[in-house]
Amino acid sequence: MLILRCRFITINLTPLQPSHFQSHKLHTTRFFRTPNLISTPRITSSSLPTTRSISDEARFARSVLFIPPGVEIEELTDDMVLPGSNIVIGPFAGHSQIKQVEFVKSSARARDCPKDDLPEIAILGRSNVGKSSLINCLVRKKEVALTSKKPGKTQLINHFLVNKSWYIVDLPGYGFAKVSDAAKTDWSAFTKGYFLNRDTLVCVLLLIDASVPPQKIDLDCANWLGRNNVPLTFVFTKCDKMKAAKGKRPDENIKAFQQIIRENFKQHPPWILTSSVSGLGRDELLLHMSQLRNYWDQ
Ligand SMILES: Nc1nc2c(ncn2[C@@H]2O[C@H](COP(=O)(O)OP(=O)(O)OP(=O)(O)O)[C@@H](O)[C@H]2O)c(=O)[nH]1
Ligand SMILES: [Mg+2]
Repeated sequence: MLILRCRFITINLTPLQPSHFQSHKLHTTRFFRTPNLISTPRITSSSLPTTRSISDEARFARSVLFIPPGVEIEELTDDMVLPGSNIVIGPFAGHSQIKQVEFVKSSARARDCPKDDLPEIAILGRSNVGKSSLINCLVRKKEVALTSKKPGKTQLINHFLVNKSWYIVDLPGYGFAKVSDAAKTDWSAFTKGYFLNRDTLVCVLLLIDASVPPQKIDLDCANWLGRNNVPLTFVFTKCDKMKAAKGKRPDENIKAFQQIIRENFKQHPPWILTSSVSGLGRDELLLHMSQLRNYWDQ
């Protein structure tokens, strides 16, 4: 038995038991296909193992946790859940800090993307949701994600090589009102082609603006990814905005969004609260990304 020390916890690293994660991986190079849309009854709190140490409320909270490979639900403890998220950190979490990042290329189609088989994590979301800001915050640089002053203008897949071992991929924003219908259609075909054909795609970070109520276009996007078995993590952005300009507060918006997701998804995908202004969730998100990558690398 190995002991793995990560930033938050010490975990016993035992050999994996055969699990649906592993068997799934035999059929496809992807994993964490939690976003499958609902087709069978969801796990409920009552279907989870009970222990005397946790309350009903805690048990319900567990029913919407994202539990990665290598973690047995009976062994869960509160300190294994990343703060501000439903993400359990498992034995695959490891080195997560970004030491080096370089822009590699912009591609117009999936087949033009880098061909070196390194794992990649793509950033997706509505225009103005904070994609570029999040990338800059993750890599702690101001201008890494070449930002455009005209939102919605970028129509390319941008690859950034991190620590010479994996990619962050900046995708064009969707839902920008001033983009013509023709451009929107092109965007769809082009980005959908990327999701469906990119074998090295480990996970999509779908950014959701917490300062506005749930948006249909975000839910449509999440549902499309779910239907196509594209692994996704919801990243709520702008959580520092304690007061929304109009409407509800971020925590109420997030709750409303999660409620809809719970109704649509068989298992609740991972989600995490972030702010590129305060750095909230940054280290936690990087740790989660490390466990996704490390499992993919197995
Ligand atoms: N308060 C707050 N503002 C943010 C945060 N993240 C981004 N913003 C602001 O939101 C605006 C849009 O941010 P971008 O990072 O350019 O958004 P984007 O998703 O890259 O937009 P496009 O490139 O047009 O698709 C900017 O004015 C940012 O300063 C955040 O966490 N908190
Ligand atoms: Mg941008």
